[in-house]
Amino acid sequence: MTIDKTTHKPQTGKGPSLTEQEALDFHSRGRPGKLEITPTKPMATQRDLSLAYSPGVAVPVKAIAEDPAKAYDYTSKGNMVAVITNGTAILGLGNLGALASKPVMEGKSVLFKRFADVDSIDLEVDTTDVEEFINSVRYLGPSFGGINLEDIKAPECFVIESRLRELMNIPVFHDDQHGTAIIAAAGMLNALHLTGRDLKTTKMVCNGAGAAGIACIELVKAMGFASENVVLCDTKGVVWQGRTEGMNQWKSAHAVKTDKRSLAEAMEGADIFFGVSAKGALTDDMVRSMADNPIIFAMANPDPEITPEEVAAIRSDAIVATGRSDYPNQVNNVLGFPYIFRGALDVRATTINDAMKVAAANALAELARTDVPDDVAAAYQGNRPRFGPNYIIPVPFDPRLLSTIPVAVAKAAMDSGVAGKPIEDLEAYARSLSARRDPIASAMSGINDRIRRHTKRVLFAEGEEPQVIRAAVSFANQGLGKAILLGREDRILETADQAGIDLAKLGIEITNARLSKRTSEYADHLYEKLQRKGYLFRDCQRMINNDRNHFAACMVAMGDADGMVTGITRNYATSIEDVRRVIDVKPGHRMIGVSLALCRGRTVFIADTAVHEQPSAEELADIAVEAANVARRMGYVPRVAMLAYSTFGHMSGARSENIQEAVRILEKRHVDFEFDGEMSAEVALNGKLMEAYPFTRLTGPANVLVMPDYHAASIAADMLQELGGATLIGPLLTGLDKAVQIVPLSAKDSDIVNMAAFTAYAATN
Ligand SMILES: NC(=O)C1=CN([C@@H]2O[C@H](COP(=O)(O)OP(=O)(O)OC[C@H]3O[C@@H](n4cnc5c(N)ncnc54)[C@H](OP(=O)(O)O)[C@@H]3O)[C@@H](O)[C@H]2O)C=CC1
Ligand SMILES: CC(=O)C(=O)O
Ligand SMILES: [Mg+2]
Repeated sequence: MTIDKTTHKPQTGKGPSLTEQEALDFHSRGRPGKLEITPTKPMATQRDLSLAYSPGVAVPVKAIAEDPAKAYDYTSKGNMVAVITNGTAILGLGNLGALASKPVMEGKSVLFKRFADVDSIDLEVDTTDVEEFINSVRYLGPSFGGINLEDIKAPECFVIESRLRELMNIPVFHDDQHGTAIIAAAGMLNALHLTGRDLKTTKMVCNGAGAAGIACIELVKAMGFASENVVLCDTKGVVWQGRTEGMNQWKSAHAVKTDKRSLAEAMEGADIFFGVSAKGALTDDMVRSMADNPIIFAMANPDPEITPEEVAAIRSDAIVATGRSDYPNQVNNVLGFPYIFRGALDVRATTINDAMKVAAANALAELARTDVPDDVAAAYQGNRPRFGPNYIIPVPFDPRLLSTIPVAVAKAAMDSGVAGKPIEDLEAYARSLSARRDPIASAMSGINDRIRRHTKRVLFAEGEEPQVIRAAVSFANQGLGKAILLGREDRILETADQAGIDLAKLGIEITNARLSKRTSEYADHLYEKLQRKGYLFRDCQRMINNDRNHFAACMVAMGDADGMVTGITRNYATSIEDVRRVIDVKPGHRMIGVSLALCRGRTVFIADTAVHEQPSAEELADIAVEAANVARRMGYVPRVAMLAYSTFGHMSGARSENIQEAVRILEKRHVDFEFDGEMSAEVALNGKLMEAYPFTRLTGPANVLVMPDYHAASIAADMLQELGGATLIGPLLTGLDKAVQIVPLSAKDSDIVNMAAFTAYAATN
């Protein structure tokens, strides 16, 4: 974003605008800067102190002295990367010194954490002397799992990186060189694909012969570009064979035999422009002189060599990328370094070699060619990108980056023999990566593991809806079970086709209710259930023929599917009514809704968030039993709190008595889980406050919260999500005789996949 000092309005760009003051406020607000360090172990008691510090700490010290590899077990080393600079090439702003570079370096550290859960600290080294810099870094090896060098100018960066790589036994990676080259190469592969070019005959001009420029052309040549087709330029123009001014050995290695001397001359007929130089370096005339369908990557930061608007004003056949997030096609090393280090750290790679870089570039390129899930579409304000000239590279907020790029890097490290601790099961590794960033993925991992082993057929009742089709594809792709889409075949295939999805290849079945041979049996089944409830046979036939929920529920009831998911085209209450006409409550059970709230490492189950508006004492007791069952099925030992505004009779009111009665009912039933109440939420959740009630049956903070009514349950869940930052799953419907889940109208494809997984899971029990 260009910031105009006078008007405080952005001059160019299509994304959110920002002013200088906003940027300063962002950095100064609250605790200054963007980083803080938080402990991972409790430090509340004398005992904690004795363990964490003297005398306890001496034990891991001795263990590491005996076996250095133990540092990965007892310290943060294995997940810690230092971002180190001397501030000599801060973005495209030049040499503004070590201190001024700190906001960028803090930013890189934050991105490491945000995108790949790599812990990172920035170190600004105040010297431009190469030897001094090397000596400052070389002895830091024991502290870190890797070193990310950043914004160090060429040619010094080449010497610094190669010397440190020799001196240190952990990965040393100059992000501006290799990170940039990897991302640019990935975008370029896709742009070549779209324009039907062969890299062996494609002509490229790279403007900027510094850290980024040299690395970019080295990588594209390693990928197959002919040396004579790659012209390098710098502030003095073309780097030609025989030139002496402003040269160094790294530029010389790429000097070409040519009569061309200026960038303008080099650009005539060029297929690709890579800009890693400075703002405005590419002119309109140069763009005009390029070949048809030119590929223009103007990557200088914060302002590119030319803006996409400027290119669009000259010609319409260009594919344009920049380093910025406010234009399509952001070619920026943020897509690389977090994930490359994640993969390297996880296999304890001793280095990041070419095989790992090429693997990362290919994985990135491939990711952009696959269908985009709702989570990514959300990053585009709902405009779902499709592989094409305006979407050649994934966006930084694409959650799939974390589960794909590190896997490719780790595999390449293992295959090329630099992995100190190889990973045996890469699929399990990919799943664990998803869980790192996504608390839902973590909560789902046990469930998903089970349903992968016991294949169930899950029917997606609203099979013509695009997000349902994507969910079914993701469900099948992840091996979570067999997906069946209910709907008209031509509609479903057309929608799938538009998204580039081949349903047949994934074994996804389509059931068209209108053509089904089972409709009369389903109508009979429904009539049997409804004949004494005022329905004629004709009504039942109509429901089966015209209503997907009734048809789907009959399929499940009659064993043609193991479970169903519905809800995005009809409100929750209507969907429940539809399903309930066909499927009964399981004998001895009660149908309720349970929501899971995942908040700061804690999981609580909240009930009833779907069915009983004002439950009686008996119903509250049933809700407690059903919710405890859900918690137990998900691997938790239930501790149920019957919540109220009062605690054990203090501040008691009419509703509190209802809850006290529910507790007495649970006592009489001799249920096999811990429960107590009535109690306030703060007593239920806070072990210290609970100590004031030594008679309570709960042995620790509650993890199942039974709310006095639907209003309280729904409000509490929503507030946890909006104010507490909790991730919510559900409500999960439980207590029915068959596996059915209903998603909210606003459900994304990933929500539907999770509900489908719960459906399959319930069907395995
Ligand atoms: N999008 C991304 O992910 C990334 C973008 N970049 C951007 O690339 C640019 C260069 O960074 P980096 O390689 O680290 O810096 P360096 O200082 O190492 O190199 C800069 C190079 O650019 C050349 N240059 C500067 N101005 C011009 C100009 N007007 N015309 C032609 N060449 C010019 C310099 O020429 P000379 O050798 O003659 O001095 C030098 O070769 C920056 O704008 C940076 O923000 C960098 C890394 C990642
Ligand atoms: C993105 C980056 O690292 C740079 O512009 O220097
Ligand atoms: Mg940089």
